[in-house]
Amino acid sequence: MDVSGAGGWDEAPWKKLCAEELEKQYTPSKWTVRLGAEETLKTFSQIGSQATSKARATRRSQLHVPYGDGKGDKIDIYFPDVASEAWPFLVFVHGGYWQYGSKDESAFMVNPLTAQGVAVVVVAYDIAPKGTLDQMVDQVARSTVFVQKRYPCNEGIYLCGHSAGAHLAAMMLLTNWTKHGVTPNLRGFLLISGIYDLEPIVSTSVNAPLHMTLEGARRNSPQWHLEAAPVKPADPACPVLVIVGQHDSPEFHRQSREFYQRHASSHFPAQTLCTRGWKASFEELHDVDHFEIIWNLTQEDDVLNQIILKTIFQKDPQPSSTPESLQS
Ligand SMILES: N[C@@H](CC(=O)c1ccccc1NC=O)C(=O)O
Repeated sequence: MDVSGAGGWDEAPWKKLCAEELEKQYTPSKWTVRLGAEETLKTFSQIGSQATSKARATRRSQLHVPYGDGKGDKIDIYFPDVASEAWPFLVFVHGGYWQYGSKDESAFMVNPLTAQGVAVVVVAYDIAPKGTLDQMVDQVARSTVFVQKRYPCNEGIYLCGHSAGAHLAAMMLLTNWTKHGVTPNLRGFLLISGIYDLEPIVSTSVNAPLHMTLEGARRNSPQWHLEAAPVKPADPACPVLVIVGQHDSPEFHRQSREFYQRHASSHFPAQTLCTRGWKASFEELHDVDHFEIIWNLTQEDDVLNQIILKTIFQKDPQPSSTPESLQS
């Protein structure tokens, strides 16, 4: 019985899909409109590698900086030209269904953002089969804490993740920072084409190297644990932007919309990010698929770059006469 009236567990729409359709819904490359699936995946990895080579060749950086004792506990840090440590930091968590991708091909946004005075951190974590979901969540928390401790004068840490990386970033909404000894100065979340309820994933081929149980999937589903998020975030103005591409699959759209809208549960009163005091917003980006939404970040004039810069620099809305342009 669905007592929440908000579409509870028994009503989960993905449960009505046959195995083949569920697999398709959770295969982003099957929904691209410009290039074929294989070519899209190849292009994604090529653009990511090129952007990373360019960032490493042209920006001041510190690469493979350890944030912990584990071999995979590494971040790359890319700096703006301004000689200061009081930068805002964008911490990027790459996607790849928790089983592929790396920081070494994920510096998409580094050149456009460092040019505007934002330090960019690209996080490595132990993908499956080496790492488990629980370990990856802990690694992202530790990397964020590391940035806070190394740059205590930061002008805010903005957590940005793509796809599986958006899931890992969203888990930081639920993190109890007390055991880490410091609460990061989180000023924004940018969750791009993410997955927030992992239960449907358990029934797809994505789970083969992950070995998630239903219990593990629920434990790591931010959609199911919004009641654990602080009622008031440390910074009440901390925005949570839930963003999805127009050509993401219907299931990816549903995941983003429902994460933004509500905590669908028959056991708890509906909890939304907004009712818990977070400044959440939802945006569908026009005419981009699951991969273009990220590879377009290599372009300075990309709409998502403008959204990111606006989130970082225009906290307080200016009078309406202020020009839209971010250049001052
Ligand atoms: N095997 C998937 C690839 C995929 O999902 C993916 C690839 C690169 C970056 C993010 C991805 N998705 C989620 O993390 C596909 O064919 O769409």
